[in-house]
Amino acid sequence: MNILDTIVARKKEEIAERKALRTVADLEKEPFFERTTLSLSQSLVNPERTGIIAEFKRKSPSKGIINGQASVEDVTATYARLGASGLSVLTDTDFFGGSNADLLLARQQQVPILRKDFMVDEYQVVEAKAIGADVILLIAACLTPERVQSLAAFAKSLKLEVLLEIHDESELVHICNEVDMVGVNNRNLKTFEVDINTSLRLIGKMPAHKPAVAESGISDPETIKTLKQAGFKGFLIGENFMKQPDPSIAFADFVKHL
Ligand SMILES: O=C(O)c1ccccc1NCC(=O)[C@H](O)[C@H](O)COP(=O)(O)O
Repeated sequence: MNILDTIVARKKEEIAERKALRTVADLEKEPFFERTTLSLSQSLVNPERTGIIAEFKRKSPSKGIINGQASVEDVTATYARLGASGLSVLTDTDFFGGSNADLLLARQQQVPILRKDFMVDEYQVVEAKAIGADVILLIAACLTPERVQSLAAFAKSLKLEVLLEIHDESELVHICNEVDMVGVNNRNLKTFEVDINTSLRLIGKMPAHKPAVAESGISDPETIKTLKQAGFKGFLIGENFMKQPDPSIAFADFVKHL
């Protein structure tokens, strides 16, 4: 089993546990469920923002513990104040050390928030809306093209945007009208190696009318310049900031060089 299969198998167990504790009707009564969502796809093309989707990530399967002590409230406040186009908050606990509580704390910021999790069930989409997310992630490697389309259509019915993540050419067939943005993950999930050339290789094969997002392994402002020239509008960055004792300082220093 590769890591994605392991994560998704655990995710399915977790969803069953959550459904038993809180029904969809319960989630629909949450105050944020009726909230008007913010658009990440628009924020990415706003020239006053950086294009960075800054991620709050405590640990990962590839790196183990990245930052065990950073405050989600403080770090996301700095990310938003210094020009992040969006925030990405890991809500998976077992593999990434995140939680729904983290996203609720980040929700104090008035920038679009991506619920970063492994979405395979409509229940998680309802939950994303209930905790204040604006965008969900759909990972092509975990879903058939038909499931991408149906989960994305369901998300749109709740006024959530959808970022579809692909890893290679074979996953281009997952792109459908219902997704708002297409991300290319530079991390090979079998070897965990990151290679920015994955983004540069795929951009020419992606639809020009959907903002393209380069994901993973970005650690140098020069790389953002290269990716922008190639056509990318969004840059999902986690570890580069989170591995520093104070991710806020790392973010502030990075954006000075853009
Ligand atoms: O980060 C991992 O180790 C990982 C392993 C298995 C599935 C997904 C994984 N990462 C999720 C992400 O997409 C990244 O958190 C995101 O793109 C930011 O990447 P980075 O800037 O390299 O932290």
